[in-house]
Order: sequence, then structure tokens, then C-alpha cells
Amino acid sequence: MQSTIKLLGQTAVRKLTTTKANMATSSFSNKYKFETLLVSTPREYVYHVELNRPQQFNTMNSAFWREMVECFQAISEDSDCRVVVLSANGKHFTAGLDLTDMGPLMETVLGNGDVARKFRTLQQFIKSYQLSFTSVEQCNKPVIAAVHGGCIGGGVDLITAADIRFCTQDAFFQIKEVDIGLAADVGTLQRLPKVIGSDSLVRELAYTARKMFADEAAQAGLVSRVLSDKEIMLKVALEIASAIADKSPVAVQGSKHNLNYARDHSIEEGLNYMVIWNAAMLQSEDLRVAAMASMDRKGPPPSFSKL
Ligand SMILES: CC/C=C\C=C\CC(=O)SCCNC(=O)CCNC(=O)[C@H](O)C(C)(C)COP(=O)(O)OP(=O)(O)OC[C@H]1O[C@@H](n2cnc3c(N)ncnc32)[C@H](O)[C@@H]1OP(=O)(O)O
Repeated sequence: MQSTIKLLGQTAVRKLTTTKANMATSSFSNKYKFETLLVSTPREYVYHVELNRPQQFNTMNSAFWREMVECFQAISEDSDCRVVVLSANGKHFTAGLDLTDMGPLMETVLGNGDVARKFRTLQQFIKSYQLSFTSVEQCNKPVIAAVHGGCIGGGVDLITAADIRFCTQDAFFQIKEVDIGLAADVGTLQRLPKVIGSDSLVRELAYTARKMFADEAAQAGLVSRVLSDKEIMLKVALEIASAIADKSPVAVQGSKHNLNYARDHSIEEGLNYMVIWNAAMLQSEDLRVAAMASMDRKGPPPSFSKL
């Protein structure tokens, strides 16, 4: 009798565990359900976001601009994620702005209304598109962009907002905006000079729209690794992502936040900000856990609470 009750109890526990796991999976699928992006969890604490309109070369349509914000703002606050790999499906990473989905924009440009009204509408448009990539930069979690094939126009704006960039040997980068009659307006001109350091090269690329291939991109510092093909690139990106995910999230996210702050301020301002930041964060349990683990080299690797 007692063993029957015990067995029934075990079945109930198993059912409850399975139900909880199913609920977690379905809440993940609902939260990260998009038309233009595919989100998966290939490893513990690692999310993989893929641009997912392969037939259209992942061109950036209105759904994409909206979903990028939704996706990266959700990830920023998701304690099950500590690091993101951002790649793309299909032949190219992205062909940039979807030139077939510019209806509302062109309606404003060509439509009725005086210059002030048109200005206000376009201002909102451009600001909201900028937020799509600023949400990558402002995401609490580091983002590793893994680029293959063409990374064109808006693609360069996007990857300059990422923390780390890898590419395949066949990748090329193109600030294509001048070819369609506009100055790049969603991040390239602001972020690329800080990423690659050579103002001269940025200007050459922005004024000519010429392709920059993988080896030159590595030499310039736009990417930190060039891998032979996409499969190997994703393997390496996921390994690096896992290595980051094993570290204290307090330390990693604090590093991202302070690197971004330091990039945009003087050294003195950055140091002052760091004092305030760590006067709070040094009180976190991660410091004790990590310090104990590094002293006890034979013990298990440290494990950190979710953040
Ligand atoms: C507020 C503004 C915010 C953001 C602004 C961003 C600006 C930009 O992104 S500017 C860059 C815009 N993109 C382009 O100019 C891309 C131009 N295309 C190419 O360079 C090439 O097509 C390619 C992407 C390198 C692919 O070359 P290939 O593999 O040889 O294929 P194709 O035969 O050239 O193209 C096949 C098919 O795709 C269409 N297409 C390509 N790019 C786009 C695009 N961006 N939008 C819409 N459609 C695109 C191309 O026209 C072909 O169509 P067909 O009907 O088959 O002719």
C-alpha cells in the first residue's frame, strides 16, 4: 500500500516537473514569437537571435524595425539570458533597408502637408528606427554579431551597436546609403568611428559605398575574428558566449554598461561613474562567490544567481 502511494507520488512529481518545463517553454515561445526574428536557447543562459527572412535577404521591413526593439528590450530584462549571439539565415546577413517596404515613408515625403508637419512625421520615423539598434547597444546583455555574406546599409548600423563582431571569410560590409541618396541615419556614422578608430577609413567607406571584405574588416578592427565558414563561426561564437555566460552576470553586465559609458564620456567622468557603480556592486554576493572560487582552484566552478 505504502509503496503504491510512493509510486503515485513520484508520478505526480514527474508530471508537475514536466508541466512546469512545458509552461516555461511555452512562455518562452510566446514571448519571443516574431515574424522576422527567430529566437532560440542553444546553451544555458545563451540566446540565439537570427534575422529570419532568408528569401528576402533579411531586408529590414516595418515588422523588423518594431520587433528588434521588442526582442532586445525583453532580452535585456530576461534573467534566463546572459549573452546573445546575433546571426542571420540565408545567403546574406542582410541587404539593409527593404526598398519594397518604404510606402509610409514615401507617402510622407511625397504627400501633402507643409515642411514642418512632414519634418515632425519623418523625425518620429527616424527616431523609432534608431531605437531598433540602440536597443541592442542598451541591452544589459552582451551581443555577439556573427556576420556572413553581405552586411549592407542598415546591417552596418546594426552590427556597430553590438559588443563583439565575428565574420566569415566571405563576408563584406557596405555603407550603401549614399547609393540610395541618403546619409546613413540609424547609427553607422555615430558608432563606426568609435569602433574602428580610423576617421579616414570611415569617411572613405561612407562616401564611396565600396565593399569592405573580411580581411580588411579584421585589419580595421570592425571584427575581432574571421572564420572560414558560417558553421564554424557559429560554433566559435557559441563557445565564447558560453564562456561569458559562466562568469558573474553582475561583473559582465557592469563591464558592458561601464564600457559604453566610458566610450561616450571623458576618462575622469568614466572613473567617477565607476566609483558609484562599484560602490553598489561590490556588495553583491557574486564578488564573494567568484573570489572564493578563484582561491579554491580545485573546487567546482562558481555558480551565480540569476540577474
Ligand atoms: C530611415 C532609414 C533607415 C534605415 C536605412 C537604411 C539604408 C540602407 O539599408 S541602404 C542599403 C539598401 N540596400 C541595398 O541597396 C541592397 C542592394 N542590393 C544588392 O546589393 C544585391 O542585391 C545583394 C543584396 C548583394 C544581393 O545580390 P545577389 O545575390 O546577386 O542578388 P540580386 O540578384 O542582386 O538580388 C535578388 C533580388 O533581391 C532584391 N533585393 C536586393 N536587395 C534588396 C533590398 N534592400 N530591398 C528590396 N529588394 C532587394 C533585388 O532587387 C532582386 O530582386 P529581383 O526582383 O529578383 O530583381
